[in-house]
Amino acid sequence: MSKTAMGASQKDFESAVNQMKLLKKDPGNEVKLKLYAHYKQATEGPCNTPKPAVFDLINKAKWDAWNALGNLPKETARQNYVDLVSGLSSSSDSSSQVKPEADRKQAGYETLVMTSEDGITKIMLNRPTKMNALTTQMYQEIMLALEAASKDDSTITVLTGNGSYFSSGNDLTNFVISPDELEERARRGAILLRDFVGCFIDFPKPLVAVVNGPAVGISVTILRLFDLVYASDRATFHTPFSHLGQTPEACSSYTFPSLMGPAKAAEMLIFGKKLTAAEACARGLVTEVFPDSTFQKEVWTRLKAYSKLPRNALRISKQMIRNHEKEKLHAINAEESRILQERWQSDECMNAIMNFLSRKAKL
Ligand SMILES: CCCCCC/C=C/C(=O)SCCNC(=O)CCNC(=O)[C@H](O)C(C)(C)COP(=O)(O)OP(=O)(O)OC[C@H]1O[C@@H](n2cnc3c(N)ncnc32)[C@H](O)[C@@H]1OP(=O)(O)O
Repeated sequence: MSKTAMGASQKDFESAVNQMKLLKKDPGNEVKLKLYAHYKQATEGPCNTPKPAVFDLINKAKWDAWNALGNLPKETARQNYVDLVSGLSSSSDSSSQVKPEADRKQAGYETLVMTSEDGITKIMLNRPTKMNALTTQMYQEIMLALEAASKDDSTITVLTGNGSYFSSGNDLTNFVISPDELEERARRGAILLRDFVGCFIDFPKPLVAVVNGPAVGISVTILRLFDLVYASDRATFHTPFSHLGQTPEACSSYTFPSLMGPAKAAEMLIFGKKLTAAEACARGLVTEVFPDSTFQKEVWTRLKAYSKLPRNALRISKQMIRNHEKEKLHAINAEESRILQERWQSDECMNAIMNFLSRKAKL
């Protein structure tokens, strides 16, 4: 249906709303937000509800999309909605039975590639030229992707990295800010960190890390919140928190000592000892190590077999294992985030970031 001088009628609009309910293919978050915003604008006019809290991510994204339409007339919003649905229906009509890779990819993420196939939802960190360092946008997109994966019909959710690294941890340029912004940014950073880690603590389905290469910082500490951790023998595990004037996060101040004993945990978390994959496996952080040459093949064969197991049994067993310490983990997460909020404002931390940046400047 194309735009006409008269715009779409109420009947066209209602029929588009019904068509949306029948759509088989998920159009992705970006399109869903546009549809939501235009639907609200067409039926209620300009955004008239209070802005949701900053950590209420999904409702805030919806509110932002609706609010961004400003005073767009109801008729135009109705027409835009009809056009959007018409575009979606024709692309899904023309889709073939066997969907190409590009079709299985879910739209709406800029820093991740999210795909769902064979009962497995894969979330791939996608900043290979920056060693998958985690920007603020990336933390937010990972939370949205986990939220979507928790509700989709897949059995297993996988996190992995594109390129040679799993992830080099927090993007240190997240800290490049003027001194007058520091306090507020540290406050917001602590909320983001707490919410990010909280999503992993609460994730309801089996969660698997496919550690394709070296992992640094938070991409190591978060691993203890996964149910399986498969690593290439090229992967290393490094938490240089003290070198950065920082302290452990992702509940590792509790999970690492309980996993490997306080002496081994101290070696990693206080003194920044880098472990090989075999060492990480011996300490219980990694489930199994594979030769890099056969890593992808072996891991995905294994995961495809696991994804055929009864979905609800897997989910319930995971929850039985994890529920014992959930409340404790949330409390530890909140405390670690509070301590980091202070650390980020310290001279030790600022100097360490400057050292990293000046090392770059010399390259
Ligand atoms: C909401 C906030 C939550 C915060 C939670 C707290 C989290 C804490 C942590 O995660 S601490 C760990 C932080 N990470 C690091 O300290 C790693 C820093 N990076 C490095 O040491 C190295 O880049 C390397 C060892 C990962 C890789 O070295 P090398 O192989 O020599 O490659 P390059 O250094 O040339 O890297 C290529 C390119 O990527 C950029 N980059 C890599 N990692 C990061 C990073 N963590 N932050 C920012 N940028 C990073 C690097 O600068 C290069 O960029 P360029 O090509 O120069 O533009």
